[in-house]
Amino acid sequence: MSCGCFGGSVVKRRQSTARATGGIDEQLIRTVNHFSYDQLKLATDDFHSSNKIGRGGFGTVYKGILKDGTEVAVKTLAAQSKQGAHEFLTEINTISNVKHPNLVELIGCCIQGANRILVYEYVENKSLDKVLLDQRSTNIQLDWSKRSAICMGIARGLAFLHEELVPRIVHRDIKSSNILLDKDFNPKIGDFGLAKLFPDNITHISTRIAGTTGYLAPEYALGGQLTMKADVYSFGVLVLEIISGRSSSKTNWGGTMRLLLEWAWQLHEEGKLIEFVDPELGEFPEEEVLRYMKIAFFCTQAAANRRPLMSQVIEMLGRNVRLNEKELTAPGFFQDGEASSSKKSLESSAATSYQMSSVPVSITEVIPR
Ligand SMILES: Nc1ncnc2c1ncn2[C@@H]1O[C@H](COP(=O)(O)OP(=O)(O)OP(=O)(O)O)[C@@H](O)[C@H]1O
Repeated sequence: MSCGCFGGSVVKRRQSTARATGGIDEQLIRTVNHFSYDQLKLATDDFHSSNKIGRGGFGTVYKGILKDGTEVAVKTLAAQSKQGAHEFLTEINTISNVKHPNLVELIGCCIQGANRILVYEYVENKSLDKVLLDQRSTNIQLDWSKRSAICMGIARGLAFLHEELVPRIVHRDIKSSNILLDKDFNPKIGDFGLAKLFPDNITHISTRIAGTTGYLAPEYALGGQLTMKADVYSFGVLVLEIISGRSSSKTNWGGTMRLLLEWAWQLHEEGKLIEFVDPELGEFPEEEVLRYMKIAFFCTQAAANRRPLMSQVIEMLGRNVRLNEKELTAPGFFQDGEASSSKKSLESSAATSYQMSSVPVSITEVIPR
């Protein structure tokens, strides 16, 4: 049995013409590590319920131990799931043979009879939504140093997908339940079942809308215009969840029907942003936390071409920079089929072809130490 056997470092600037067409690459399937059903049956003790670690839209997930001692997560596709069958191939098509410390590694798959199973590296510390939104029952305290490192790790994973791979990958479903935390709370982006490949010369595509409300960029939710900036928007929402310890899937924040982002923006306009911070956070560096929130606002601006690239977000998070707030424009919201703010800029953003270079360069200025 081969496992974890790809070796080498991060795969960068990979080339594949078949991938570039967005089609499923038969040849690629052959290069993926294949497990037999019996190997996975053995690894999971016959898919024993005591090894069950979760259940998602795709099917049930089990913990398994391979013959060589490697711990794995074994994701079984529920029978009859057409959507799942598509996501199964999309996962293989997008992230097989791609390695990065902030991406959940796909170790291999099993295609045998009716069985469709994906095998991933096992990530110890549950998903971010569970740890963040249910800190008491998980007994895990996420202090600021962990939370800021989680933001940075996710940003690095996204920058890698958007800017270092060929073709580039837009994840399309960045949300806290798709971020897993390893034993050191290093975040790993998982669940590439909705991902789209972007060849170098393509800046946007029109596509069927998929993803999770609350995280959806308005130009994508309303017009199906997909660019990397849709992931940047979702990342901004995720940062707000990480800072506030509150879920973006609820819509009753601030004592009325309001999205998390809407509430955060309102507090910003009232100069009361500090009220947004998670009461469970403990001590925190106020200036830095507020800076992270403003970075989230830059990421969630209504006009997609005003949002930074993920590499710029990494700079903004990591360096002691003062954000040029004059460049900041209102966020775009999508709720129940309608954009609730900034309709004008939204319409113009949906009509724009986004270029990597069209991002304002003056978002930040370095503060001399
Ligand atoms: N590689 C992994 N290592 C450890 N646990 C995992 C791994 N992958 C998934 N899990 C666990 O299984 C659960 C279900 O994961 P899955 O990706 O199938 O669904 P989801 O992302 O929670 O939901 P949905 O499919 O609706 O987006 C996760 O919440 C997590 O607890």
